[in-house]
Formats: sequence, C-alpha cells, structure tokens
Amino acid sequence: MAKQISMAVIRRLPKYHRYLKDLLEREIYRISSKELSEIIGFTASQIRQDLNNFGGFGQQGYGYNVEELYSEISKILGLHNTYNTIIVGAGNLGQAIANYSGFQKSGFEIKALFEANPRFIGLKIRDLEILDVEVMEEYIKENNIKIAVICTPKESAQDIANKLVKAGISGIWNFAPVDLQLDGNVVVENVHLTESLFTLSYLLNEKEEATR
Ligand SMILES: NC(=O)c1ccc[n+]([C@@H]2O[C@H](COP(=O)([O-])OP(=O)(O)OC[C@H]3O[C@@H](n4cnc5c(N)ncnc54)[C@H](O)[C@@H]3O)[C@@H](O)[C@H]2O)c1
Repeated sequence: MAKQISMAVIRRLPKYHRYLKDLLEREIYRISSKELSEIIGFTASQIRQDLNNFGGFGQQGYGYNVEELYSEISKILGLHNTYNTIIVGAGNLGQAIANYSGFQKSGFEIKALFEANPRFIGLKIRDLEILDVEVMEEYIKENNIKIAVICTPKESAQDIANKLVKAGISGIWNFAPVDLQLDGNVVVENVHLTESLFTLSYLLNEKEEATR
C-alpha cells in the first residue's frame, strides 16, 4: 500500500465490507455512491473520498462494481489471510468467543484456549481444548499463533500480554478493561464493552434531557 490511510478511514472499512457483502448476497453487483450512501449512512462525498484512498473503484456514470470493491476492501483489511488465534481466559467471554463460528469463517482460526483455573483445564469448547496457561508460550511458538484474545480479569491482563509479546505474538485483541503497556511491535486492538455501554447511557440521557 503506497499511501498512508488514516485510522478514521480504516475504522469505516469494516462497515463498507459488511454492507458490500450484504449487497452481494442480494445479487446486487453495481451501485452508485449515492445509493451506497443511502444504505450505509455516510454521505456520497465521504464515500468517494474514502474509496479514493485506494485508487477509487468507481466509474463515472457506472458507479461501483460491488464484487471488485468488496474484494479490494477484504484485501486491504487483510481478510485474505488466515490467522492462527488463541483465547486466554476461558470464562464467560472466552467461551462465548470460542463458541462463535463466524470468526473462523473470516480467517481467524481459533486453535485453543488457555486457563489458570485447573477446573477448566482439559475441558473442551466445541472441539477446542482448554490448555494450561503455563504451556501458552511454548504453544504459540510451536503452532505459529499470530493473534491472542485476552479474556482474563484485568488484574492478569498485563502479565498475560507481556508473556504473549515474549512468545512472539503479532496481535492482541484485548477485552480486559485495561490499557496494556507493551514494548515491541505487537498490534493491540481494545474492545472495552463498558465504554461503549456508557456512551449509550450518555446518549440516552442527552435525549431524555432534550425532551424535558
Ligand atoms: N463477560 C462480559 O460480557 C464482559 C463484558 C465486558 C468486559 N469483560 C471483560 O472480559 C474479561 C473476562 O470476563 P468474563 O466475564 O469472561 O470473566 P470470567 O471470570 O468468567 O473469566 C475469566 C477467566 O480468566 C481466567 N484467568 C484468570 N487469570 C488467568 C491467567 N493468568 N491466565 C489464564 N486464565 C486466567 C479465570 O480462571 C477465568 O476462567 C474481564 O476482564 C471482563 O472485565 C467481560
């Protein structure tokens, strides 16, 4: 990719990806930026600007070729790759993520879960083994693991992240409500569900105050 793409654009790409997939499922193969704008909720000029970052796949008077655009955005998002993935912490959230088969379909191959609680070690979620966290670093090295999903309590998250970096992990999907401090060039994406819920709460309150 020759051009540096802003994080704001990157954050919008999964939404384009989702809507384009939906169009393909409905056998719609061509769409104007105006029509795309109506379904996706971004302005037509925003869409043109965003997609121009990648060379602009639209043609004057034709619109966008949905298949081509979908395939390009998939490539930009790295979804043509397969990522060997592990989950650390096999509690409520770790199990829920392991039970969702959709991640696998997008190339995130969950290989195993890791636990500190001996009561969980040796059990299975679907066909995935729950292994002792003591063997996690060795497993990462031996199985070419690229991504780790942290689903431990926040007290253990930093220690786990340090071990993951030491073992050579490339990316961390962090659900623990803590900002990880990491050396090295590991990529971290935080999903702080409570922050999102509190934003919803703010918006609800704002709306209620406006109608008072
Ligand atoms: N469940 C949710 O909906 C939710 C929502 C928002 C945030 N979170 C966050 O996600 C994380 C997990 O939540 P949960 O509800 O699944 O908790 P949980 O207590 O059900 O599961 C956490 C698991 O991590 C294991 N664990 C603890 N230390 C460990 C270590 N060092 N190595 C390996 N495993 C270890 C525990 O034994 C436990 O099984 C928490 O940080 C929580 O704040 C969860």
